[in-house]
Amino acid sequence: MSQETTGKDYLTMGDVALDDKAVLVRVDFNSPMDDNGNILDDRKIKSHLPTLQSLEHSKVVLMSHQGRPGDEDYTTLEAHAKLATKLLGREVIYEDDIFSSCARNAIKSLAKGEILLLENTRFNAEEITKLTPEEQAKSQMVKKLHPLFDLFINDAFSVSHRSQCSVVGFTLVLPSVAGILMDKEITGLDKAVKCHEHPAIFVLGGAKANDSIKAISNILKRDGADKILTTGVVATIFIMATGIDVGEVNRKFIEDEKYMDQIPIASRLLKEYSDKIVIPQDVALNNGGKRQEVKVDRIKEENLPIADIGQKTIENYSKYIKDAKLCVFHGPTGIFELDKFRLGTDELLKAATQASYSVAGGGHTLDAIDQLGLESKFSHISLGGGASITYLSGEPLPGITALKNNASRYHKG
Ligand SMILES: Nc1ncnc2c1ncn2[C@@H]1O[C@H](COP(=O)(O)OP(=O)(O)OP(=O)(O)O)[C@@H](O)[C@H]1O
Ligand SMILES: O=C(O)[C@H](O)COP(=O)(O)O
Repeated sequence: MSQETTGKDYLTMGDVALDDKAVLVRVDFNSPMDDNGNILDDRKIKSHLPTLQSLEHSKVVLMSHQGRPGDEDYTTLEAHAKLATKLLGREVIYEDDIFSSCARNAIKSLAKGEILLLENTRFNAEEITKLTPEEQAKSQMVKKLHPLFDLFINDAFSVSHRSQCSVVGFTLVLPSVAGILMDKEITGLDKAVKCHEHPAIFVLGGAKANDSIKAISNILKRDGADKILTTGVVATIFIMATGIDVGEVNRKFIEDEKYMDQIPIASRLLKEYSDKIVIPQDVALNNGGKRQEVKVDRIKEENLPIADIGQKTIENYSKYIKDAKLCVFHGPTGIFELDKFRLGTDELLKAATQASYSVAGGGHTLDAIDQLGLESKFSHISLGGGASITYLSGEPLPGITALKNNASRYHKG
């Protein structure tokens, strides 16, 4: 199989020789962890198993990040190596460094069929700088490690929206291809990005409202959606942008989340795309743990926190979704962790599975899908949060662009 026959503008593992090669694989093992350092969800690690299983005749070195500096879950990858060993059924050796002489010696002494996981890439200050691939290629990490390898595989779609050292740097100095998970994500999401069938519906909610509002702007600019159904904190911002007073408690929430600057942006989008952006007609308020439904113009009177979309909105949105040729679902519609406020998320997720092509992404969204047992009913489940919403909005991801540039440089002469 070659690049020409697959019709892809990046290379995959099927395009290159893997056996007996020393292969550096960027995975994304970044997982929710508890205070005792236990991994709470094995989804991220499991997602890379097909790639690792295909490398059983290679010398394999894995790189991943975990958490962000300063966060509670910013920690070593020792537990990840243990869990990967259990899931893979083959030992994944943990190396507590990234590119020291110890780490390099451990890599050099690996035998064919062995797998080694290097330490959290973000322990190296170079990793979190946002530089171009050319600049990242000059980092100590890339300079010290790349001579030890024949090939770089990027299997970490979910961090490929970051131009970080371990994501883009090696593509300048090593032949580089997409791993099996990376290829699956690009293929699954491309069907949504390149969909020319209508109606195309995006259901955008959750708490990372700034990312979602940026995505809404990009999606509408490229004429990628017939309707954007807003839910979650995204909806609160759009409700405020229409001039509706959401009461002190909700306004304070938006202020505390530092989203006040999103209101004029939402307002401009509403003016420009009034026929495309849909806001809830009613919401569920949290009244001492009870679900209290009100029309949006009555939120102020109650002065209680918005915790979900209301029944009328659920009915209305469900109709749009069920008739959709494409439905993209990103972010829960409310605080679904509380039983009384998971109705919107549950009902709209169920509706989404009836669309001709359904895509869901985002960590909490996938938790909700798991709880409903709906995973197999979606056309594509993306492990990416920020990466998938960025990709779906039509923006190129630096990690994928780097693979494409590498393919034209190394493999097309
Ligand atoms: N109206 C709301 N008010 C407060 N929190 C909300 C509301 N609606 C949803 N949430 C919270 O949003 C969180 C999920 O949002 P988030 O944007 O992180 O989604 P996600 O699916 O995990 O996507 P990603 O992986 O990109 O973070 C949940 O914890 C949920 O309780
Ligand atoms: O969990 C994720 O979305 C990815 O691992 C990226 O993590 P980051 O947002 O800390 O870069």
